[in-house]
Amino acid sequence: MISIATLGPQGSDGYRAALQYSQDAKLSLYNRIPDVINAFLQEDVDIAFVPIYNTREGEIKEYFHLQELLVNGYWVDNLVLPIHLSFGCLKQSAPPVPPEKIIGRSSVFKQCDDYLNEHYPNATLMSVPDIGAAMDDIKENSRYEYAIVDSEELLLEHGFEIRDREIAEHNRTRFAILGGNLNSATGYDASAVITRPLKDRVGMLVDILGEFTKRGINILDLRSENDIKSQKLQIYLEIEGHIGNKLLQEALKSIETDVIQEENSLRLLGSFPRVDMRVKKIRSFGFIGTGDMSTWFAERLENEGYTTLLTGRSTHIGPEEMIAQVDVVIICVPISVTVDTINQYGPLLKDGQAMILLAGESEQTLKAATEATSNGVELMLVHNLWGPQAQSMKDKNASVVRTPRSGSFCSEFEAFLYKHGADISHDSPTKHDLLMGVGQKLPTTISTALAMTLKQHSIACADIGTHSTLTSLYGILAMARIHNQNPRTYAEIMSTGGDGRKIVRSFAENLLQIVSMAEEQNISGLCELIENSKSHLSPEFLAEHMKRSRAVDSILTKSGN
Ligand SMILES: NC(=O)C1=CN([C@@H]2O[C@H](COP(=O)(O)OP(=O)(O)OC[C@H]3O[C@@H](n4cnc5c(N)ncnc54)[C@H](O)[C@@H]3O)[C@@H](O)[C@H]2O)C=CC1
Ligand SMILES: O=C(O)C(=O)Cc1ccc(O)cc1
Repeated sequence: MISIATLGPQGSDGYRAALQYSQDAKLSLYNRIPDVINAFLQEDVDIAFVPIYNTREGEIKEYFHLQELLVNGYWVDNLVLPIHLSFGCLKQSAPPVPPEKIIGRSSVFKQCDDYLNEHYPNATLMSVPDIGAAMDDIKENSRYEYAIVDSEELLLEHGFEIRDREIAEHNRTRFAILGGNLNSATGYDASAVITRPLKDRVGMLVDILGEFTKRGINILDLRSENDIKSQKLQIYLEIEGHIGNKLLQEALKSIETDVIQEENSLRLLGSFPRVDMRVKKIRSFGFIGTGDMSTWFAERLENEGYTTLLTGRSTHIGPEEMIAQVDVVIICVPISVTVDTINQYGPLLKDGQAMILLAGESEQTLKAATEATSNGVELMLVHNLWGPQAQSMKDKNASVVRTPRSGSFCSEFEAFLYKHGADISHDSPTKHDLLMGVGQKLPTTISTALAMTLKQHSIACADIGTHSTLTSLYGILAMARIHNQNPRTYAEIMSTGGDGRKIVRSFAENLLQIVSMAEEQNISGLCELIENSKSHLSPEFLAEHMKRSRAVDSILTKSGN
C-alpha cells in the first residue's frame, strides 16, 4: 500500500486529491505545506501532494519554495482536482440568521471572494489553518452565527447544513506529486527547472529564453522571485519535454555554460506528464498519406497530446477504418492526387468531424472538398511553407485558407501552428494560389532551368562558387536547395493549376523580351524598364529586403562587407 502526505483534514481538497490518485493509500494529513514536504523528505511517506496552482487563486506561493525544500526526490506527476465549494452553517430549527463570521482556509477565501463580497459584504472573514478543528469548535460551542466555506463533502461530514452550492465556478487546483525517482518519458511531458539566485547581467532573461526558442521548445510557465536574503532574481520555468529529450538537455546545458556561466546554476525539479489546464476539443487526427509531411506533423501533434493515425494505400488500417475513429482527417498526399483522394474519402466523413487539407494548391482542392463532404463537416486548407527537414515551424510562413465551414476544430489546429511560432497569413483560395506562383512556382521553375543550363554548358561546380557575385549567390542557393530534396515535391509545385500559372507564364514572356532588348544592347530601354518596375516596389519593401540580404551576406562572406 502506498503512503501519501497531503494537506488535511479528512474531506479536504488535499485529502480528496490523494484518494483520487490511489484509493487505498495510507494518508498522513498535515496543516501546512512545509510539513507535507518534510514528511516526504524524512521518508515517512512514499509520495507527497502539494497544491501549486488554482484556476481562481493563481499561483500558490509556497510552490516557489519547493526547490529549497525539495533536496531529495523529484516532482514526478500532477493531479488536477475540480473544487466544488459550498457555504454552510450549523443545523438550526429557528429561521437561519445571517452569519456574522465566516470561517475558512485562506486559500478558499481567495477562490470565492466574488461570492462573499456579493452576498456577505459585512461578515467578518476568519481564516484558519486547521478547518477540522474550527468546525469542531463551532459545533461544541453551538456558534450559530458562524458560517463555513469548504467542500460540500467536508461540510456534510462534520454535520453542517449546506446553504449554497458551487459558490466559485471553474475552480480547479493543480497538485504537484513528489516522488523518489524520475519517471520515464510518456511522449507528452514537461520539465520544471529553477535557477539559483542570479547575478545581475544585462539581457540574462532574454538569453535564457532564447535557448529554448531557437530549439523550438515551448515554455509553459515562467515565474520569477527575488531571493529573500540576497534579493537576487530566481527564475522558475516549466518547459515542454522530458528531461531525457536531447534538445532540452542541450538548451539547459547552454543556459548553464553560455548564458549564466556558472556550474550547477540550474536545478531540475522534475519531469512529468504535461498538465493541460486549458480545454482541448480534438482528441485524434487521422492522416491520409504516410509521407514526409504527414510524419512531420504527426510527430508534433503527438507531442501535443493528440492521438494520431497514419494511413495510406498499404497501411495495416486503411483510410476508411481510420475516418470512423478520428475527430480530424488530414489529407496530405501529392498535390496531383489530392482532388481524387478527397473525392474518394470525403463522403465517409460525418458531421462534427473536420477535414484539413495540407496541400500546395487551394482553389481546386477546397472546391472538391466542399462538394465531397457533408455541410456539417469542418473544412480548412493549410499550406505550410517549410519542408520536412525543418526542425521547427518557428518564424516560418504558413498560408491558412479558412472556409465558412472552418469551426472550432480548425481553430484548434491553427492554434497549434500559432503556438509553435508559425507566421500565419489568412488567404482566400485564389490569393493563395496566385502568391504561390510568386513564392514557389516561379523560383522553382527558375532554379530548375538554371541547373539545366549549367549542365548544358558543362559549367564546373568548382567555378560556380568562385565566380558568383553577392547577388547571383541567391539564385544558386535556391537551386541547390531544390536539387537537394525530393524531386517529386518540386515537380508537383511546378505542375499545380490555379492562378499561380499566370505568374510563370508572364515571367517567361518578360524574360524573352528582356533577352531581346539585351541582345540589341538597348541599355537605356533596360534602365527605363528597371526604373518602371521599381516604381511598383515600395521604398520600405526595398530597404527592408536590402537590409535582410546584407545580413545574409555577412553570414555567407568571411568579412561581412
Ligand atoms: N515536402 C515538402 O517540402 C512539403 C510538402 N507539402 C505538401 O504536403 C503534401 C504531401 O507531401 P509530402 O508528404 O512531402 O509527400 P510524400 O511524397 O513524402 O508523401 C506522399 C504520400 O502520399 C501517398 N500517395 C502517393 N500517391 C498516392 C495516391 N495516388 N493515392 C493515395 N496516396 C498516395 C504516398 O504513398 C505518400 O505516403 C503535398 O500536398 C505537398 O504539397 C507542403 C509543404 C512542404
Ligand atoms: O525548403 C524549401 O525550400 C521548400 O521549398 C519547402 C517547401 C516545399 C513545398 C511546399 O509546398 C512548401 C515548402
